[in-house]
Amino acid sequence: MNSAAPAVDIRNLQVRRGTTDVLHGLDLSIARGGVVGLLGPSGSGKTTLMRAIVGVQVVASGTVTVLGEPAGSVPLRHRVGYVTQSASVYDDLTVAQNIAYFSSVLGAPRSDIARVIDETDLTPFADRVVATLSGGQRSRVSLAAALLGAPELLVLDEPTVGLDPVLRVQLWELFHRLADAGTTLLVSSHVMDEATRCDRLLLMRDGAMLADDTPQALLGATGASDVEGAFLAIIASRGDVDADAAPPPARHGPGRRRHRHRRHARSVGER
Ligand SMILES: Nc1ncnc2c1ncn2[C@@H]1O[C@H](COP(=O)(O)OP(=O)(O)OP(=O)(O)O)[C@@H](O)[C@H]1O
Repeated sequence: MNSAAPAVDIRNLQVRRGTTDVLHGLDLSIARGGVVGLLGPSGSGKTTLMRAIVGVQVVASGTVTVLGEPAGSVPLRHRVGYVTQSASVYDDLTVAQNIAYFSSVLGAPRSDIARVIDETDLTPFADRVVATLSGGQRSRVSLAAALLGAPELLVLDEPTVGLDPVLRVQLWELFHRLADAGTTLLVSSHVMDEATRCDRLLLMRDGAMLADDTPQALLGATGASDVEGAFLAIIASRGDVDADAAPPPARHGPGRRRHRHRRHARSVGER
């Protein structure tokens, strides 16, 4: 294990999905520890980048090194946790049965089962069949599964979608507790007001990294009063002709399209 290596080191990453060139020569380095927010409009490539980091994305060229190892390699199996946007927990099992199942697959200590259920505030629902849970509760079952084995890097694709404000705050508190204990979290979101909860922000657009800085530095550099304004100011400063028309990262609202369930998938997924 190379504990001095960055959490993520990406060089010249190019990814094509279907007929779309999604990432075109992306470079990125993420130091260990802290909560890193990955923000950008729908379709900007956030999920594709996360898939490359966890090693489930076929890449055209470039290198993706995670915790000092090639992304997706066997030594990373227990060191990286991933929560996707689609369902993976078993509807016909209880919360505890789901977590016990994933625990045995991963070879995580039995004591982890109660720990991760508690950390995700699911103890009152431990014996409930997952099919009877709300969307937010189900998504926390996926998150609980990803916490098994205390991975050093957690990659969370929109973990707060569908959660009420109280749960979102609790989840962000959990992220920071994990980061304080040394975990690196990469968290994607459409919700710009969540950006200020991050230690560092990656702003993505059209498969490229527009900015990589602390929220405070981004606001200071652009003079914007919020991260959404900073995002638009950066687009405008780059002289994009469609800057005024550029859709800002969407905010959640009653009409927000997705209540997609997340999937705990340490090493599986579409290639
Ligand atoms: N399986 C696929 N086949 C072909 N193209 C795909 C596939 N998945 C995604 N894409 C395309 O890749 C681009 C990036 O998609 P990606 O899901 O990475 O974006 P995103 O920023 O995560 O979006 P969102 O916030 O809506 O989840 C989009 O143009 C999308 O249409």
